[in-house]
Amino acid sequence: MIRDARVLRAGFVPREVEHRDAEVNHLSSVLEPITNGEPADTAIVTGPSGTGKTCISKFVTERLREEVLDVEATYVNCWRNYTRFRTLYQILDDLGATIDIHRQSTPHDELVDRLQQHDGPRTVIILDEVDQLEDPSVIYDLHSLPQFAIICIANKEEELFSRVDDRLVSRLRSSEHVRMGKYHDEQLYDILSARAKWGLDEDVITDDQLYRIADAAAGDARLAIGILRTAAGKADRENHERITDDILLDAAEDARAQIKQKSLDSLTPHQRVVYDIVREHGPVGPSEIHERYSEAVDDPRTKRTVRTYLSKMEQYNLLEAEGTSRDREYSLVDSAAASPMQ
Ligand SMILES: Nc1ncnc2c1ncn2[C@@H]1O[C@H](COP(=O)(O)OP(=O)(O)OP(=O)(O)O)[C@@H](O)[C@H]1O
Repeated sequence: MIRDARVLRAGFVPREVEHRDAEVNHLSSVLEPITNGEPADTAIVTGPSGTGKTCISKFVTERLREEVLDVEATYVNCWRNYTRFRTLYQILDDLGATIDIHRQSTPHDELVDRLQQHDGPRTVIILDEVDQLEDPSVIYDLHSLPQFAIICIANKEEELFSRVDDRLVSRLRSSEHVRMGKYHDEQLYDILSARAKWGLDEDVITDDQLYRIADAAAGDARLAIGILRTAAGKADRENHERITDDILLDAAEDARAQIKQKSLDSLTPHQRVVYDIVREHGPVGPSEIHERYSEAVDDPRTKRTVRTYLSKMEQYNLLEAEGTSRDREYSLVDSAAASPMQ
C-alpha cells in the first residue's frame, strides 16, 4: 500500500512543486544575487496556513544550493525559538559556531558579533513563523548583515509590521514580498495526486476520492496531505488493498484532530494561558482576556502582543472570532462544524 512514507510526511519538500511557478521565480530572483557573492534583499513570504510558504522557501533555497557551491542555508522555527537569544543561538548552532557560548550568560550582542564575524559562505536564513518572535529586533540584527539573505515567513504582513519598530518597518516595506493564497480544489488535487503517485502503490485511491479530500481541505495543503497520510496509514494497518470511503471519512476528522493537537503543542506558555482563558470563558473580548491573562502570569505581555496571540490561534483554527474589531469576541473553534468529507 505505502511505497514511500516520507512523501506523505508534513515537512516533505518535493522535487517539483505544483502551481507556484510565479512565487518560485519571484523568490529565486530575490535570492539570486547571493549566487554571485552579492548581498540579497530580505524576502517576506506571507499566506494562510498550508499554502506552501515553508515548502516553497526550502525548495527555492535547495535549488540555489544545487546551482552553486558556496551557498549555505539554515532554517529556524521562530515559534519554537521565540526569544531573540534562542533564534540567534539556533542560527549559530547550525553554522557550527556555538562552542563556548553559555546559554544563560552570553549577551545578545555577542551572538550578533559572532554572526557578523562569520566568514563562511553566504547563507540563506529562513525565519519561519517570524511573527511569533517575542522580540522581533532579531530581524533587524540579521537584516544588517550582508553575508546573510533572510526569508521571513509569516501568516499576515500586518501582524509582522505592527510589532516591529519604525526603522524596521520601513526596511521591511521595501523588501520583496511574495504572497501565497489558498489553493483551489484543482491545485490541491494535483498536489495530492503527485504525493499519491510517489507515496502509494497504484490504484490505492481513486481520483474521485482525491477530489473529495481536496474539497474537505478547503485550500489547505497541510490538511489535504494529512488526510491522505492518515487514510493510507489506516488502510495499510487494516490490510485493505485500497482506501475505502469509510476510512476516508474518519481520516478527515483524525487529520484535523492531529493538526489541532500539533498547533496546541506549539503554543508558548503565555499563549497557552490565553487559549485556556478563551476555553473557560469564551465568547470573550480582548480586554477581558488581557485582564484575566495579566492576573494569571508573572510578567504579562502587552495588549498588542496578546492580540497577535489571538490572531495566530485564529489562523491555526484553534480560535474563532466574531464581531467587528470593536466588539470582537473569541471562542474555541467547533471542530464538528469544519467542512465535512462528502
Ligand atoms: N505547491 C506545492 N506543491 C507540492 N507540495 C506542496 C505545495 N504547497 C504545499 N505543499 C505541501 O503541503 C504541506 C504544507 O505546506 P507548508 O508547510 O509549506 O505550508 P505553510 O504555508 O508553511 O503552512 P504553515 O503556515 O501552517 O506552516 C507540505 O507537506 C508541503 O510539502
